[in-house]
Amino acid sequence: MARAVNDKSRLLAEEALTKYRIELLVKGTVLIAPQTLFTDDDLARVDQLQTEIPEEEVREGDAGDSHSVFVKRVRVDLPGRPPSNAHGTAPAQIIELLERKHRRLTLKKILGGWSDYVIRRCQIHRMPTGSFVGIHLDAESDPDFEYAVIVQLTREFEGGEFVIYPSAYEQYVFRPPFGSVLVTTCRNRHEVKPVHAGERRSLVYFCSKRSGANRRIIESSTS
Ligand SMILES: O=C(O)CCC(=O)C(=O)O
Ligand SMILES: [Fe+2]
Repeated sequence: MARAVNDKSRLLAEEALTKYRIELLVKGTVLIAPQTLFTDDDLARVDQLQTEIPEEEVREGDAGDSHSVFVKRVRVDLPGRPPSNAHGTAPAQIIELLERKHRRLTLKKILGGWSDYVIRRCQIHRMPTGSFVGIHLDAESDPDFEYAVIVQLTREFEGGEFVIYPSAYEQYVFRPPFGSVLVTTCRNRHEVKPVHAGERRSLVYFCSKRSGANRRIIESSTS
């Protein structure tokens, strides 16, 4: 009996992952329910580890886009170089948590494809009131980025909606709740609207099938 119940809940879980995968294929974005990829303990652990990582204020994106956000680097992906963890033990511990087998397998079922994904870049965003991330394209940071995975670490904030513009005529607005995970293709423009109250924190990582050097070409300002 217990076995039958277990088999049934496993099948239901598989069915939910298949639905997520189809939605991602069709719409380019899917919101994964809390507790699917990260438990509350995982989130508390990440939120505790991030306090050990120094932050920098970022006001300009890789393509000159305008931002106002505090960034804690976990793994960096600089042009011409392979991805590498930021210094210190906390970044390595966060990557270890993200790469745990069950999480990798679950995420792979949502992303699809045969080969494994690598995390090319990972960072934590702290967005107090007034912060925003201007419209940008993730693939401009690294042409091999395929999917962005955005984990919500906080409950108490207003504003900070994630808005995606798949074309000039469409927009999708997301208000992802605490513990949910937004997965989106890196080929759609998007932004994070200004935070009006409280503080929004998110863990963001970019997945790719390529693990080599970042193939982004930086145009020289003299040419
Ligand atoms: O913090 C977020 O919700 C995602 C921000 C973003 O679009 C990015 O880091 O590329
Ligand atoms: Fe982005």
